[in-house]
Amino acid sequence: MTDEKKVMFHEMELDDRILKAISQLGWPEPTLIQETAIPLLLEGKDVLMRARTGSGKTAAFAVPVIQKILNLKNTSKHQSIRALILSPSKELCGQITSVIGDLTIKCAREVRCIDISANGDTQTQKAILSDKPDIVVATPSRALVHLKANNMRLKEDLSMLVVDEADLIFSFGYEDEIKELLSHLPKIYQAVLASATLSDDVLSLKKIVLRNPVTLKLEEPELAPSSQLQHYHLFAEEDDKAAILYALLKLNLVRGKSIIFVRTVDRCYKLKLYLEQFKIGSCVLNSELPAAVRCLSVDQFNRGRYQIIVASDEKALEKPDGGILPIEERTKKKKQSSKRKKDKESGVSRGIDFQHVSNVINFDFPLDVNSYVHRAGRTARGNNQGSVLSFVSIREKPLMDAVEQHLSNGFKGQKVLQKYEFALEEVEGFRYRSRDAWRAVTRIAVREARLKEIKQELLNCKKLQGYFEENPSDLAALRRDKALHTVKVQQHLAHVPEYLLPAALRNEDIVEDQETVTEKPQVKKRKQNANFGSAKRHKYQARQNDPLKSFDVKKKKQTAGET
Ligand SMILES: Nc1ncnc2c1ncn2[C@@H]1O[C@H](COP(=O)(O)OP(=O)(O)OP(=O)(O)O)[C@@H](O)[C@H]1O
Repeated sequence: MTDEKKVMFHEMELDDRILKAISQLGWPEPTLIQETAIPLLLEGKDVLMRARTGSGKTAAFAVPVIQKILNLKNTSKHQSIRALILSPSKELCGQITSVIGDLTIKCAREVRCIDISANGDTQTQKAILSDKPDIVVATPSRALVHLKANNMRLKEDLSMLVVDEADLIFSFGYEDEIKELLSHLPKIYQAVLASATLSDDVLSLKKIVLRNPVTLKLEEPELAPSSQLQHYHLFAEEDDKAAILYALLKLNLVRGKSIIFVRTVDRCYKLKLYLEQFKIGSCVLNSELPAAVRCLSVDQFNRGRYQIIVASDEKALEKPDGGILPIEERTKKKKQSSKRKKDKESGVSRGIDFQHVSNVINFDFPLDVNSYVHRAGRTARGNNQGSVLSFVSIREKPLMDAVEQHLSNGFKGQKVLQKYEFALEEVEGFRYRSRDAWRAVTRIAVREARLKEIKQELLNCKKLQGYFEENPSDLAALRRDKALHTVKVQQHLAHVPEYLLPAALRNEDIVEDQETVTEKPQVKKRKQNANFGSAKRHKYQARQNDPLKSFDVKKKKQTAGET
């Protein structure tokens, strides 16, 4: 494939309306998986596509689905559901629908797609399904509910079945649903499985869903190459991790949009409340938030309302003292939690297309290699640049070694995780402030923050509006509680006085409100390698004269003046 000429979108015999939509999306050429899979799917083959996370698998199946529907519409006026796309979580279903929306922007009247993954009102969904949209996107359980209720019939006319994130389907506990669902499909249809890994679960699914498939297992590392995605690590224990994060963000050494991963849901709130004290805004994302709130967080982050999202992707894998459970117990707990309904349709690091993420920061190191890969895959998506910075405590070191070994195998033995030099002693003042702020976020403060969020949800819940009208005193009580603050924000902490800065940065322009910072990727990349250590201090001095840097500072001042 590498020696052959690249096949471009316009050479794939795609409808003009699809080509226009692709051009509007600004995709100059197909990614490798798109280049390989689209022609095979247009030929009508069943395909199992395994390609790394962020490699554009969604469009690789969505484009042929849309093309096939347009072809069918040319030959028949009969309206029916032609494609069923299954994905394990509501967020992922929403994302797929949004990509299809973008790709059908020029043929929205001809190709209609609906997402029925939300546990909303079944009657409303039934009404929408009775219009027979061309494409239905759903979680397996939601699709089955409607199939069993006869709200959608696929036996006669379905021509394509797609199962996205196939490796998660079984681990989310959908095995039985998938098997039952297949009995509602016609004898002949084209099927596609998309997955970032070829696990045993995917191979089992392949046996029951695909017929004589072509298996596309792209010979590429699981993550983007080092020219696109850099990995850094630094050793630090708990208190220091917090101080370093504060310094990195306040000194603009990490810029652009960042996802900060922590181990547990409580730690999401702990970190959010900690950063809040320095006026560093963030939103949280975890599997215990209601789906609507999770979607809102991702949406607000993608639209730039927040520069930082604090996410937890591991569930209940912590010992009560904050330590990490041994591997066997983790596996047991994971199995138990994957069976729990509330976890079933949520996933944070898996598959979510956070857009234009410059940095992934592992505040807590992920508990296994897969988790590292999926977290890292949230940046450097498509053709974008990105970096991963992992904070590693002594007890997390074996986990990091396992990741290093695994990744370096994929990159011909090259060392992948580079050391990020950071001399904490040069920002001692940050450390003092940080220690107080970190301790101020007590367990009670975290619990209250979570409670506050639930109350907020209750207040926003449409279904409860009627109840509140009849019980105004309950509403008043909730409103009173809403004002409850969890950690007192001290205004002076938002500001970084000159004396706190390391000598090398005294003349730097420190931005006080992280929510407004945006930066050119080149500048960010250069800064990521920045080092506070005296041996490399001259690099900082050199940067003072850098035209790109001064342009950026000016631009920032202008923006601040405009707002
Ligand atoms: N041909 C292309 N050129 C540039 N960007 C693209 C192209 N195709 C897709 N993208 C972008 O790449 C990003 C990742 O795409 P997508 O979410 O489909 O990846 P994926 O392989 O499904 O990842 P995951 O396995 O994590 O779900 C998206 O932001 C998308 O807009």
